[in-house]
Amino acid sequence: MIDEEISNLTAIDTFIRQKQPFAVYRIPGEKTPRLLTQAGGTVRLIYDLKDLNGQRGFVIAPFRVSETCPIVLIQPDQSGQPLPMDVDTDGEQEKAGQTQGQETFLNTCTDKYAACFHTFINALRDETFDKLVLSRELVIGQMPDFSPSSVFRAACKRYIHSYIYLCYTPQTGIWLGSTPEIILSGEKDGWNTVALAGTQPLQDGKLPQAWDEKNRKEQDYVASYIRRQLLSLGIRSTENGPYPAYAGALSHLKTDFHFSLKDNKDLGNLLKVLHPTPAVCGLPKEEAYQFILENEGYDRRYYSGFIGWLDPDGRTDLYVNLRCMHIEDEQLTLYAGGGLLASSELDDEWLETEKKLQTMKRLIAY
Ligand SMILES: C=C(O[C@H]1C=CC=C(C(=O)O)[C@@H]1O)C(=O)O
Repeated sequence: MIDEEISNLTAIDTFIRQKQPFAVYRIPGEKTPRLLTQAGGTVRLIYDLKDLNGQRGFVIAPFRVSETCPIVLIQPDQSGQPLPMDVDTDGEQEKAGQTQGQETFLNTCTDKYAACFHTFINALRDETFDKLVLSRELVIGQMPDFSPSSVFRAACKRYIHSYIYLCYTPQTGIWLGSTPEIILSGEKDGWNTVALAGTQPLQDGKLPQAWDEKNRKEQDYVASYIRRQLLSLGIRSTENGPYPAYAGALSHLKTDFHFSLKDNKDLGNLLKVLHPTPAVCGLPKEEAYQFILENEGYDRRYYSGFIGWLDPDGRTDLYVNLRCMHIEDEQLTLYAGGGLLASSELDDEWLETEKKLQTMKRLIAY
């Protein structure tokens, strides 16, 4: 590491120690991360997604907005400034391929997960729901030499196709993640969202081409939902997909949606219609959302919400907050979930969450 890099990494750890709101993020396809900080004033707290209309800043939105989990907007003095860091990589395929087969997973699920799975699967098999996403948290002790900025750098190097971020505000605490899923990106008259669902490990580091019925159906529910929600706002989109896409050592099926907007000041309304998509919630949407809140057995907080830079007059890059962790003094809380259909099997779904958790776990030295 060159001196400049070390001082950039140290700067990030200093913001955390001094409890200064900041976000550092790396957009897929870009080499250099960007850093933004808010030195003066307090971050803005928002309690309804539509109040993001016309706002500019780094957004950290929860799965469910509450008094203790508001939407937080970091309003920096300047938009994200390049933060030189050696995050060069030999390619995600190669790295992911190297780790495959060497990592071990907990093959037996916890009693708590099994109990939730049965509650969820019964509601799918009696056709109350078409799809439900069941997630869980994993708490691990923090090593004394744990450095959030070093993990951020390692994630940038390893996961070139994902959005990597590390952020802190007094209201959210410290979060770090590597997510493959755009909720809304674009600028001027060119906007994008994606339907991302269905999971398989990479095969010898390459994208799997064969996808079974369950995975295709799971993703198709998300694509149909997005199409419907966009149309409900009079937005006509063009589509590309579904096709297999990279996400660390995993692959998901993805459909891209491209569209233009009449008024970029109403991005909050659009986000309110999209979030939470059936990639993290379920169908029918409102009922599935309530069911998850009542039956999942823990609070997702900012996991499966969304994060990123919002700017109606410039560029916006917002991502669903997946493959992430909440960093506290003594512990790290990792999150992962998976889409269940009536045909889902307990052991397969558990293993899928184990593999998703590995996205963060493999970055942390034990
Ligand atoms: C809910 C998560 O992933 C979503 C995104 C892609 C594939 C998914 C799946 O196959 O279940 C999930 O819908 C997660 O990573 O916690």
